Amino acid sequence: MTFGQALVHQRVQLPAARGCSRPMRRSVVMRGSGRFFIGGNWKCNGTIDSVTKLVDELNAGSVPSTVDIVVAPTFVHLERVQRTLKGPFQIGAQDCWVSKGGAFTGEVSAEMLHDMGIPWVILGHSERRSLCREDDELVGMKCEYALSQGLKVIACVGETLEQRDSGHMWDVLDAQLAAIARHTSMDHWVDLVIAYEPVWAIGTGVVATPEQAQASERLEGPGAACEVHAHVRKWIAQNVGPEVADTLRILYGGSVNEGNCGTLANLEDVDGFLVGGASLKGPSFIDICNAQNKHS
Ligand SMILES: O=C(CO)COP(=O)(O)O
Repeated sequence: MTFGQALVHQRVQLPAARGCSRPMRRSVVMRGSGRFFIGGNWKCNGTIDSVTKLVDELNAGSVPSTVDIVVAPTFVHLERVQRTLKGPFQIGAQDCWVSKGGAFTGEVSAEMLHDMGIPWVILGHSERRSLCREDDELVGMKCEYALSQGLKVIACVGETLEQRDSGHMWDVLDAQLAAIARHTSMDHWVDLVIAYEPVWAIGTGVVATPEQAQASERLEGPGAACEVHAHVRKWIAQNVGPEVADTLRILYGGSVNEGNCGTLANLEDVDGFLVGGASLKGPSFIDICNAQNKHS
């Protein structure tokens, strides 16, 4: 039994998959979400000193007003960052519980984040999928519950190298997307972005140039991003709807840095990044926020 099935089995109170009874934040799919999006996932990093320094560096940086920028500190640093980080930076959490809070030791609920004024949450990161055994179904349920509580969601998908090399990549990605689509109410798609993060590119420095990608049998880095991002958009168009696919922002994550972000930002269907390691260095992250102005 998967974790998601186990929850259902235990009758954990979950929202209706579609047509959730809670009030929707917005009911119209806006086509205005064409703004580039940069997420900084700080993962399990930071001390009071390092977070203070990072926030100071971000506050001192110059970023375009045309880009949505969200940084996701740990839960314990959320309040401090919220208090000290200035606009246009927005804040996100790195996870939240799948249903209403209660007797779930160690968890943080979507209601709590919303109550605190935290607008975004990252869900389904590959590290949570692999290390915390979060399966597709659970991630899909988490997405809809968080959306139903007024949060905006960065939903992560991505294949491992083994899945890619064994020819299962498309099945894996489609199953991850299908679980998100199965649970997400039509009206909630406007508040969801998808982050494609190939597991083999996370923290590895493996980001090939498009030329390398072309020369390589296995598409890597930007080549993979182009190919997969186009696939994700097509899948969403066919299985959710063309309007949603048109406006959906698809981010690339995996070893994005100040050296490769210009090239990546120019790729078709890449609407932004989810950055790990480089988001912990203020000047690097500021540079990445300006990726669209770089000439590759
Ligand atoms: O996992 C990531 C962002 O969520 C990517 O991490 P890196 O940028 O360190 O490869």
